Amino acid sequence: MSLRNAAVRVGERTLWSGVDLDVGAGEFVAVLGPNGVGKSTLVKVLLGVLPAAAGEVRVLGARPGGAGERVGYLPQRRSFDTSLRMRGTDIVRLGWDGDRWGVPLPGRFGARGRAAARRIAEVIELVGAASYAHRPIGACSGGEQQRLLIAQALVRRPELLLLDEPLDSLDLPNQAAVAALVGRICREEGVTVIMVAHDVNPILSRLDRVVYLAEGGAVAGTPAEVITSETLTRLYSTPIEVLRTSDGRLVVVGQPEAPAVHTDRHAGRERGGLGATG
Ligand SMILES: Nc1ncnc2c1ncn2[C@@H]1O[C@H](COP(=O)(O)OP(=O)(O)OP(=O)(O)O)[C@@H](O)[C@H]1O
Repeated sequence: MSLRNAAVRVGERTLWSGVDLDVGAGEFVAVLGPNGVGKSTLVKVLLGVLPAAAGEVRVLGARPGGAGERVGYLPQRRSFDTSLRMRGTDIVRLGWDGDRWGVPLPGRFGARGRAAARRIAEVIELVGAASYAHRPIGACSGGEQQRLLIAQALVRRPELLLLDEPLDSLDLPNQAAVAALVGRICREEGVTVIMVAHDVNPILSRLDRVVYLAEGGAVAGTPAEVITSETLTRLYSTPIEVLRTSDGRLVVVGQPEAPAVHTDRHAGRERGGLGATG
């Protein structure tokens, strides 16, 4: 995918502008930046849900939204009601034969139905969800639900996977497990991955590059190039310090929050100037 001098506007506000980015086939790229800076909005631009206010955007050689099922998408985390009667396999099937939010299309039987069943079983196996995919989705843990949703996004064999904060709300072991899964999908299945992340640390060792969005612009490069005191200080025009802990984790100190209205999703989530990247 590529952005050339791209800008995005929501309402009267320009979130970012003058952004040039390229992501090559098979890369694993994280999109980082403070809350409200426009990371999810970037994903919406790539999906073609929101038009860029300026510049040119290409996704898999097409205009945003033009590559159809070649793009898989995992939206920001949804919670499932414990009484929901859909099983994990039904959730995955919605990625194959239905609108994610709507009613499945006909075609469950015959050769087409068998091909669907084969692919659904295959992708459930791929994400390691076979032992619980038959359970009601509301009875699965957060990490299990997230694997099933990744399976849903993968079921049509996309070439590009857009993941919006897939590690959010997961405990540390599940963050590590889902990060490993996404890394494997990228390396072994050859799927290009663009992941919006609140914290880069769980995926740091697997990433090819990061894109750091800040008010007004973006910087892309390897994590070692981008997540440095010098680069972030320049990007934010305010002193930022990047510290590395003894186990290799990065901590960004002095990171400003974007002057943004935050969504309910972030109510109760720890925010502030200190913390891990993202
Ligand atoms: N449809 C909309 N109309 C008006 N404002 C919007 C709309 N969609 C998003 N915004 C605002 O645009 C800003 C960027 O939102 P976005 O969700 O892209 O941020 P983000 O970087 O993904 O943040 P977070 O890390 O909190 O998820 C926010 O201030 C949000 O409230």
